[in-house]
Amino acid sequence: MLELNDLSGGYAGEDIVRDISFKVEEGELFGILGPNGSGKTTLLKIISGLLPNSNGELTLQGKPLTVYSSKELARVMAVLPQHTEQFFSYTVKETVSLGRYSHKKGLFQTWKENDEETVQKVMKQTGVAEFQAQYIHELSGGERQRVFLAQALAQEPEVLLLDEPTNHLDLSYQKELLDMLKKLTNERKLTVISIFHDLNLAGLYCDRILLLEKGKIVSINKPNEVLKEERIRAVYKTSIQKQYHPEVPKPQLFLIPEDQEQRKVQINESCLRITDEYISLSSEVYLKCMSSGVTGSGTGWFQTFVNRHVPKTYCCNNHLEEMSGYLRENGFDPSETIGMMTAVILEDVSYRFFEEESFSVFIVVTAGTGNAVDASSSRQHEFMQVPGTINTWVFVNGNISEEAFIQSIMTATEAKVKVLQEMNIKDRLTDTLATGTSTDSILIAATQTGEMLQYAGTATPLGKLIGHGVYTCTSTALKNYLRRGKQ
Ligand SMILES: Nc1ncnc2c1ncn2[C@@H]1O[C@H](COP(=O)(O)OP(=O)(O)OP(=O)(O)O)[C@@H](O)[C@H]1O
Repeated sequence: MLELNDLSGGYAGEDIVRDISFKVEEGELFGILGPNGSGKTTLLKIISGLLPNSNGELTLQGKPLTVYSSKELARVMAVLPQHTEQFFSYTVKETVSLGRYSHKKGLFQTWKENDEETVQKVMKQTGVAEFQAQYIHELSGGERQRVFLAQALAQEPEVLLLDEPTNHLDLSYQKELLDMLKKLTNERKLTVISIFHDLNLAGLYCDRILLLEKGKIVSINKPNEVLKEERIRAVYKTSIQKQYHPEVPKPQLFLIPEDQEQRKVQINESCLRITDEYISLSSEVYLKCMSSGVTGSGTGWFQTFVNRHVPKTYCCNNHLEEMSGYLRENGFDPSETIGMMTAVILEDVSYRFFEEESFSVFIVVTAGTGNAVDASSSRQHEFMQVPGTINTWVFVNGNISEEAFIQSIMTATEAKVKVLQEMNIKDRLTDTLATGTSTDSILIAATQTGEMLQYAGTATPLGKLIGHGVYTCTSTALKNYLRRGKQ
């Protein structure tokens, strides 16, 4: 559709962009990224024919751009520049209608039915139809931006060039605009070439991205390849971290602000509160967590942790909703709380603080084995989700990596299984040694301050402390539970 070969160009004889070669295919959403002044707008101006190239070739649909008359070019290509100067005395509809000009022949132009249809359609698509009779100087920056986009779409182009189209748009219109462009590229095979400042929007929506630095191509590839942590740090000279979007397999980059060091706190017994109804732990700062709680499951940052006692007969169709209601009634915000349930008498909880030279862990375990299961033969069970559970909380006063979070779960689980084996806890159905209960929950929470602890396997200092700590607390909690059962 569009091809650049060794293209250079700039202003007043000075090249700003140099040796640029790439192809954009029909129906692609192609992003141009780069720091301020890297030459994005200059490149877009050359592609649109607004600025001549000093070197190289530029072809559109196989023909050099220079052979197109301006009207011919406007029928194939529409441009939405970065700062569109408003034409003050036009209404929205009149402004959008100007987009139809390239489709008119001769001096006396007639307004046809399909012109009206196209204008109405694009005004609807861009959400400006409702104020079509208003003057554009009466609109907000974002509304005006959408009007000019509608004007570009009214040209019914095959290639749409956009310079930061989401500039001025609020969150929902950013999404709507990009969803719309994506749809047009998929359904109408519109080719979109767009400058982005927001790397995350580019990562979410672009098929491919070109990254410019000082007028030259640094990388041109799929978003995941271009948006590599090291590369973006080097090109933008800033501290970022890359992670995947939680819902779609697209890269997202997070800025790491300076002077936002976590305040140093220690999680220990003084943060714990035990009542007949629940055990809660409150931290003065947010802790980075990985958990299988009823509320707050997965990874996130939390300050409040609740292990709630429920009767053995507890049965509920929607335990998340029920638990959220319970938390709210008791003054906890369910969206900010990791909440678990247990039928165990909470007095039988076991908790202890374990310390090494540069880090420590605080462990809290409630243990019941009413639902004890041998995981290797759990297929034989038809489970009723009744609470008879081992809930394990591991608080690390230290800074732990993602892999250490996962290894902490493994190490804690291994220590728990060891206790069940030693205490000869059996799966009642299979009469084999149990490895857990069917409703066990775990929480690993870390203050993320102090020395970096990269690993938590059983051979590492952190793993050793967690293994020993979970083993000790689970043993005590289970003994308490079994003793109560005998009484
Ligand atoms: N009309 C002009 N005449 C001369 N130099 C210009 C002109 N427009 C831009 N430049 C220079 O070209 C360089 C690249 O500018 P350009 O606008 O292409 O960068 P950009 O990547 O789009 O930047 P931004 O992210 O800030 O919009 C800058 O150093 C700029 O000063």
